Amino acid sequence: MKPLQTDITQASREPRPPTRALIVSVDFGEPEFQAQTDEFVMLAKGAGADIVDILIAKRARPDAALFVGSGKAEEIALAAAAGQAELVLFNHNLSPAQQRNLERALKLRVVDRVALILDIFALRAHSHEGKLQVELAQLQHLATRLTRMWSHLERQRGGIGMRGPGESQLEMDRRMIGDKVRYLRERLGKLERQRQTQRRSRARGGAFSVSLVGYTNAGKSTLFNALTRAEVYAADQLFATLDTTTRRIWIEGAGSVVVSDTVGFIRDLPHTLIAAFRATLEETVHADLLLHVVDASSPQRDEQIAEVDKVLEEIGAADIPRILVYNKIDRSSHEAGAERDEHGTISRVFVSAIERTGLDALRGAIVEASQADPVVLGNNSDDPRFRTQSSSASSAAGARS
Ligand SMILES: Nc1nc2c(ncn2[C@@H]2O[C@H](COP(=O)(O)OP(=O)(O)OP(=O)(O)O)[C@@H](O)[C@H]2O)c(=O)[nH]1
Ligand SMILES: [Mg+2]
Repeated sequence: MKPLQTDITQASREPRPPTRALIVSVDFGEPEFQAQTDEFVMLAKGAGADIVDILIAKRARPDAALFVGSGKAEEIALAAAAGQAELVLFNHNLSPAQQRNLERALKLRVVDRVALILDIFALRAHSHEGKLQVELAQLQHLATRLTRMWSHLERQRGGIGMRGPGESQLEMDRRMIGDKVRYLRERLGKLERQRQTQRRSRARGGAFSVSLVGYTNAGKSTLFNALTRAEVYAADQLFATLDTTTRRIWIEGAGSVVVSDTVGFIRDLPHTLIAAFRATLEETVHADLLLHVVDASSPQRDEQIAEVDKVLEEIGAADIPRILVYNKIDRSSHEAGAERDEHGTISRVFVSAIERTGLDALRGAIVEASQADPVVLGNNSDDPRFRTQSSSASSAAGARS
């Protein structure tokens, strides 16, 4: 007999009925426009949208009030009505005013790119910590909208003499959001401290730590499973992974190695999300080596590499030794194996996580990195013990002269 579903949180985790959605994507002349629109369609499907139509507009710059022109807005309204859309998804980040004006003009709910990504994260978060992080990011996104909506109203009403119940409602909303944000931060802070303790005890064990990072859908989880024989969820969808999973493996020559699979990155990742996921990304920030997994078969792979580099910089992981792992070579023209840079250090490894080719070369690269970069010293590149042989030799020579 099936139990009755009375638990709301349980029910909200059930697959949602698809929402009929119209997509709007505006071409500002960037070369990546088509790829970015395709990616957005995949995000929309990942959030459970049933896409009724995709409208493309061309503009030099966004309209301040509506993002698109008023003629385009009418076209959107007609297409939405024809397709019986319940929702309009914008492949862009809208200002609170643009969102509000569009909702008024279209008489439909409008969701922008940040809100859509937050929605997918909410759908996919499984761990307690992951759920708290997403909730925090959502509240922060909402809070900026409430504040700005309020200042807009204030201007409109002229302030003095016009203050009424509307104001106190907004103030109450704001206070409640503020309280909740503080509460979530405290809880997350506690979890972060627990994590640090765990990491310290692992570090005492002297294991070399490796973190898999990369653009969403690059194949990080599949590679993690291939390396560790784990069974982490991997799927052809954006943001399949939200929680960091860590496994300890033994690699001959490197000894005990701690490997972490992490959340994927995406172009223009919302800042609120990066901030909220700081604790999860700590594993990455403190790793001894980053394996930057790249979808070698994607025409966008170079832009994706640049986006990941940008996020790594933002979270303070730019100085960690890094190896590019070109994955999915079964679908590209690369050969399995490793490639060295001009210093003789392995810089790129070519693998297929699915066909499990190139994994020995990858393990070899991890061994070399672990020998070049002793764990016990951490990964502080300012530490003189960390300089490469040649640079410490030349600085010693400089001191003598
Ligand atoms: N052809 C091919 N497909 C692969 C390979 N590795 C992974 N995939 C596929 O790529 C898709 C994404 O794989 P995941 O391992 O979930 O990717 P991820 O980087 O963990 O993605 P997120 O967790 O969403 O950021 C899945 O459909 C995998 O089956 C590979 O070597 N070759
Ligand atoms: Mg994954």
